[in-house]
Amino acid sequence: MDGPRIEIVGLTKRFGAVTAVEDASFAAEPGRVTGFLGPNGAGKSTTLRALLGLVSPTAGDALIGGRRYRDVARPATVVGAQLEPAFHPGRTARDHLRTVAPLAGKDDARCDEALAAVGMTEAADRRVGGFSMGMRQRLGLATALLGEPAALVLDEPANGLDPAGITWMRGFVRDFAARGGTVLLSSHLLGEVEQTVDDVVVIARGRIRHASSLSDLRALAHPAATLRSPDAARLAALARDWADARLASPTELVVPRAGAAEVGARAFAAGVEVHGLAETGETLEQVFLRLTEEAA
Ligand SMILES: Nc1ncnc2c1ncn2[C@@H]1O[C@H](COP(=O)(O)OP(=O)(O)OP(=O)(O)O)[C@@H](O)[C@H]1O
Repeated sequence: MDGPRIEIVGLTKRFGAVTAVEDASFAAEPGRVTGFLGPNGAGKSTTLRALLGLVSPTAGDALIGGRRYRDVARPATVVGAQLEPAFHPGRTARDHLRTVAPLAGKDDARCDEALAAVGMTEAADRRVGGFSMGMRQRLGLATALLGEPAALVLDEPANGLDPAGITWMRGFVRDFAARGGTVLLSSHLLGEVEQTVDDVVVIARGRIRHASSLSDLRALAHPAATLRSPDAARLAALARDWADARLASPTELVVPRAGAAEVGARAFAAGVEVHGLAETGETLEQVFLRLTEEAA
């Protein structure tokens, strides 16, 4: 499989007074899984919708294999998309695919192949109305696969999946990329896709904050010291008074670029009862949070 390169070039999208995406540029490469990460409302869906020709950019471009979606001949054979899955509840899984297949230029046999590819052969004749979120996600993926595309664009594919579903989805997209396909998937939780993605693009408030391989993102983790205390009130007061410190939870204070001695001394001076103090690094999730919170 020869996946196309996906490229977002200086993309801006405004809805009236709201700037959903501002001058965003990044790429998703073939043979790799790219995670598009950011908090709710960051501009992920708008970017993916621009890529799929569902919203028109205010400025810039979103390209698949060097072309805009609307200029791609038979787009379903080039890129498979899963945005919010919407299905007619009275239709069976197979009927749903048979309704969509002609748009991808495919026949009924391909519908059964797509169902098999997502492990839904057994559920083919069940009505979608009775499906769990996980089964809806699988059917959405089967729909994306109908045209045998070499690129997949998936909006929050792990949403609503149980741990077994997440493991399955991870295996699926990893295998797709290993066969040369391009995968761009969004999530608001880095932890959810950490074991799935090769590359990471972080967006917050419409702006790209970071784009690199996952390992380069890991290298951004600052050393830190973490202090545990049962005294949530005093810990919160200490966090308020100490600009660098952050509460990771009500009983856990993380101070980037600080050593145990410094944190211990501050805690002692503030009368905080210490139950644990360790020199750690930021977790990947903390790096991600920091990048999304930093000013543009
Ligand atoms: N059609 C629209 N009209 C007006 N504002 C919109 C429209 N679509 C998105 N927005 C706004 O643009 C911003 C970005 O939204 P978007 O859905 O792209 O974010 P997101 O990162 O996908 O978030 P979520 O994870 O919550 O879906 C938000 O402030 C949103 O309210």
